[in-house]
Amino acid sequence: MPTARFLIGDTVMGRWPGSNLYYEVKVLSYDNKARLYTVIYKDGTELELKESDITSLTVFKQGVARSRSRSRSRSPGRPRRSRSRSPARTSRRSSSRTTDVRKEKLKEVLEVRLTPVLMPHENNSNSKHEKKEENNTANRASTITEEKTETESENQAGGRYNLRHRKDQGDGKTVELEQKTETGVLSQTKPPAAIKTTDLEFGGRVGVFFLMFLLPVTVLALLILCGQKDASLQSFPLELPALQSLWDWQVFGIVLLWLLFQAVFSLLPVGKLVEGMPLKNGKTLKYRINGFYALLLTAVAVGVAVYQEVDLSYIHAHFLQFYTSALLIVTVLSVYLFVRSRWASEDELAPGGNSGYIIYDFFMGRELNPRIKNFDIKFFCEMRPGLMGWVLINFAMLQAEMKHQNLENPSPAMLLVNIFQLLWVVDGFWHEEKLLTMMDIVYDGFGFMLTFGDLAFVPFTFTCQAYYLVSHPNELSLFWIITLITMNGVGYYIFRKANSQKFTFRKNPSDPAVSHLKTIPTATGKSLIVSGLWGWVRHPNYLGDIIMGLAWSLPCGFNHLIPYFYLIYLITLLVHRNARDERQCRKKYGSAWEEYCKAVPYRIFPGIY
Ligand SMILES: NC(=O)C1=CN([C@@H]2O[C@H](COP(=O)(O)OP(=O)(O)OC[C@H]3O[C@@H](n4cnc5c(N)ncnc54)[C@H](OP(=O)(O)O)[C@@H]3O)[C@@H](O)[C@H]2O)C=CC1
Ligand SMILES: CC(C)=CCC[C@@H](C)[C@H]1CC=C2C3=C(CC[C@@]21C)[C@@]1(C)CC[C@H](O)C(C)(C)[C@@H]1CC3
Repeated sequence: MPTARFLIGDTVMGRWPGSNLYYEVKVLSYDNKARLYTVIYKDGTELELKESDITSLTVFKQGVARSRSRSRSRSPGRPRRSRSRSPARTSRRSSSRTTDVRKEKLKEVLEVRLTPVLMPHENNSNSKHEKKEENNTANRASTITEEKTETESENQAGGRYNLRHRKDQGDGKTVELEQKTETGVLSQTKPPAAIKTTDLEFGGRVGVFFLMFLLPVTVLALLILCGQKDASLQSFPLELPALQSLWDWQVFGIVLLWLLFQAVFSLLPVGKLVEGMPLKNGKTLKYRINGFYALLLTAVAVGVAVYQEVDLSYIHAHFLQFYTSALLIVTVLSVYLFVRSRWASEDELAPGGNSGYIIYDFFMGRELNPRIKNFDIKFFCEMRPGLMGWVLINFAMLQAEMKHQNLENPSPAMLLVNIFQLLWVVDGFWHEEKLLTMMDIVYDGFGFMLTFGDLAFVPFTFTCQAYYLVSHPNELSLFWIITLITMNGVGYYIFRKANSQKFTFRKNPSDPAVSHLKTIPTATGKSLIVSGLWGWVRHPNYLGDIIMGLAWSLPCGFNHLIPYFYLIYLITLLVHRNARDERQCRKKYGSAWEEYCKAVPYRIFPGIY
């Protein structure tokens, strides 16, 4: 059994990842299994370090003194040129185009935050490490060739530094580390720290209990209203459907078949195999990225069906029954996920879904990456059946519109909604790999909330504009058509450019596509983009998404609020997501984040703080 050399609360010297610089740090905890110390730097940055990267203050001082006297006797009067790289210097290099004033200001900030000491006996040039330091997010979802279920990540025992933040598991929620002993001495025999969710979201147990009923009922109400002649909110409920009309076994069978086909497509050995982000236990999972091929296959299958005169407007006619079928599958799947999570090990649990309260954990999701052999249930549900279903349903609504309104061609409004949303979905599949670095995959558990979101909310509410247009035609003038196309184009440009810029920058800050951007260095070694779109507002990608959301709703006109449901949902979700992300970044980057907020005061909308 390994023994911890340092105690909780000890002040020691910790090496800064990727360099030979040592800083005074305090030991917060020790993970006996991974053999990693969680330490806190003076600026509040928490990192996990291996024992070999920590040294006691006394030993360190002796080492520095010895080395100084050696170097003095070796080359009297000729000071050795230090090639050291402090985190500030590392970042300064990547931010070479930051204005001088900013550089000086930041230098001051960083020098106050951390005072590095160079460990004298080692070689300083390690540009490989320097790069990894900056790339600790995006590049971990890397392409691989070998086919195994899991791999030991190189940073497990012997190799790399771990820049994960233990307390802030990345989602802004506080998790309790249950490893403290009464004396403060690190336990040598205890199992690795178990995490427990203490900061409950969505109003805690009571809140999620109500949400669990409110969400499905709201979607049902939306669908009923959307299908009604008078879709105004005041007229609800005009035509409440009979209970037995909400269920149809044939529809249920079609939904099951749809899921089965998509699951088979996702398992086809085409497309690259990539590694996800490192898990808590240091391992990584592999994912097959073949969503784009699956979309093409689905399009071919739908094309053949239409050619065979399959009437897709059946989906419109049975829309409520499709929804209730999806709801049943969501419920069964969530129960299955919750039950199977009982057998998941501690390090397979999501930091946000492990409160110990059944209802809460059922809603948030206990297990992070539930898998049946190579089949990753969360990754599959996040994109495949829902997003593809959305496109299929939109197309079915287009056919239903022509049928119901006796049109030879679909209306311009219906065409715009179909094309705009198809573009977004195609874009999503084209960049499927990037999903692996998003918080939904990396931090959130897979429970009722995401299952419902992916399998019911996405396909049945994101389609509400097309569903609405079937029975609420809206004429569009040429001016409006051009305006809407421009609006969607601008939104898409901002959304795509901002997301790609950030992804490329995280992968390789010196990539020519992003190397011209001004940046703010942070104490973690990563930098924050502070010019271009990311210098305009702090979440330009959200802004682009919202502009697109508006362009998707406006084709439905101004008669009712219902087609604006997606826009309202999106703004609510992104404002909440923004608050969550900012909390997380503030913890992660400390004063550098404050600096960024000062430089870029607007969150999502220019002019709105
Ligand atoms: N339509 C829908 O239903 C939804 C759509 N979306 C879309 O998905 C996309 C991704 O969104 P989401 O996953 O929430 O988060 P983001 O892609 O916005 O990522 C936020 C992270 O980016 C990094 N970051 C923040 N500011 C900077 C900066 N200035 N420079 C460099 N890095 C920075 C930080 O992580 P770090 O520093 O650790 O890299 C931060 O945690 C968005 O376009 C959003 O609109 C999202 C949710 C729902
Ligand atoms: C009300 C409720 C239960 C909401 C759940 C929200 C989820 C449906 C969405 C949260 C974030 C999402 C994202 C996508 C789909 C919807 C959910 C899961 C996404 C994968 C779609 C494809 C995009 O290109 C995307 C990768 C940007 C996007 C990421 C977020």
